[in-house]
Amino acid sequence: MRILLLGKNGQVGWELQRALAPLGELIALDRRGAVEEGMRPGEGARLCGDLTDLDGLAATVDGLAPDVIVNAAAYTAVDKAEAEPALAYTINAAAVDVLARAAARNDALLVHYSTDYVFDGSGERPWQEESPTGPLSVYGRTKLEGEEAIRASGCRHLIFRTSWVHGARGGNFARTMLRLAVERERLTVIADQIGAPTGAELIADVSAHAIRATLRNSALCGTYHLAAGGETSWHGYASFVIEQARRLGAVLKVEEIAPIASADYPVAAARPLNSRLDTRHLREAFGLHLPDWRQGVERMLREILE
Ligand SMILES: NC(=O)C1=CN([C@@H]2O[C@H](COP(=O)(O)OP(=O)(O)OC[C@H]3O[C@@H](n4cnc5c(N)ncnc54)[C@H](OP(=O)(O)O)[C@@H]3O)[C@@H](O)[C@H]2O)C=CC1
Ligand SMILES: Cc1cn([C@H]2C[C@H](O)[C@@H](COP(=O)(O)OP(=O)(O)O[C@H]3O[C@@H](C)C(=O)[C@@H](O)[C@H]3O)O2)c(=O)[nH]c1=O
Repeated sequence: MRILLLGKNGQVGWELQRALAPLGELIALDRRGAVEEGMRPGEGARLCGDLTDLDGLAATVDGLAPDVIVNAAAYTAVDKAEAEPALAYTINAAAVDVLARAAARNDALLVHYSTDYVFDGSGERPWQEESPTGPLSVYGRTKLEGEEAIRASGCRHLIFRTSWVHGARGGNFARTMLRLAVERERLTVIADQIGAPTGAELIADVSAHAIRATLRNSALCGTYHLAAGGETSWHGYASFVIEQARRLGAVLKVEEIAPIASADYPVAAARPLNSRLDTRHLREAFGLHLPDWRQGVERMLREILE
């Protein structure tokens, strides 16, 4: 079996390199692409991993004819996307449309990741897969358009909507908090946005498990919510990170982590207040348990700090 992985060096992509390796021949690309292995220098076919090169992307999939395409690449700079909507659209929607059509042509299974930011954040109940969407930001809107392109293409697919991703590799909220805690005595952190921090490691392991199962049974194709168990606010998340980091011996300047409202933290892109994702569909379809979010955060901190 041949697997094409795009975005190999992102938080999730990095963990997918590990988790997908035992499934088959893994061709992992970042935006710089690669020259096909086994060819002499100068003669290799160029593999394109750049999601802004739509023709290159389609030719790469057609040339490789993979059994599975896993797209972990995305435009994830939520505030910056407000100023770069065209680029965010190209990467998060147009390129995904190209991948979905290429997957359909090649009868490949397409695995893709989406976000809690496709929802408007109203209410307090966890969102289900079929709940109405209503993105508040360019990032959320372009990610939703990517999802819709996949569902419209008719390709076999797994779309995992996840939330608040962290990994030992790559930038994320926990790392930002650790950096700020070294520099400042007081942090102010939003306490009225609720969700579940989810480890890239967990996402990759669940993806590998689900790919195996779906290749045996295409009835499992579809959109799933994939988030760690439990819930917290960004403030609760930051407090846990600081407490655990101290326990692991980190020397931090911070003395106070003050809870604030979203309204008191002006940013370019609005974020949903309610980012809770109902994961029942995923757990039942694939027979999985999703551990509490604290477990993954603690593990990441050990990797970073020990
Ligand atoms: N991070 C989060 O909190 C959440 C993420 N998600 C989704 O999960 C998926 C994985 O996210 P995550 O691993 O955290 O993201 P990261 O931001 O860690 O990684 C994104 C990857 O995409 C790559 N990329 C960006 N632009 C291009 C391009 N033009 N061509 C090729 N590659 C490109 C980046 O490459 P480079 O390093 O070279 O820039 C990077 O490797 C995404 O679909 C994201 O939308 C969903 C919910 C939460
Ligand atoms: C740095 C900082 C952020 N915040 C707030 C701002 C924001 O509402 C929240 C998270 O900030 P960030 O900008 O780090 O996170 P953000 O980029 O919004 O994270 C999102 O990324 C995309 C890719 C997703 O798909 C989402 O699931 C989510 O993880 O914390 C504070 O309250 N205080 C602070 O000091």
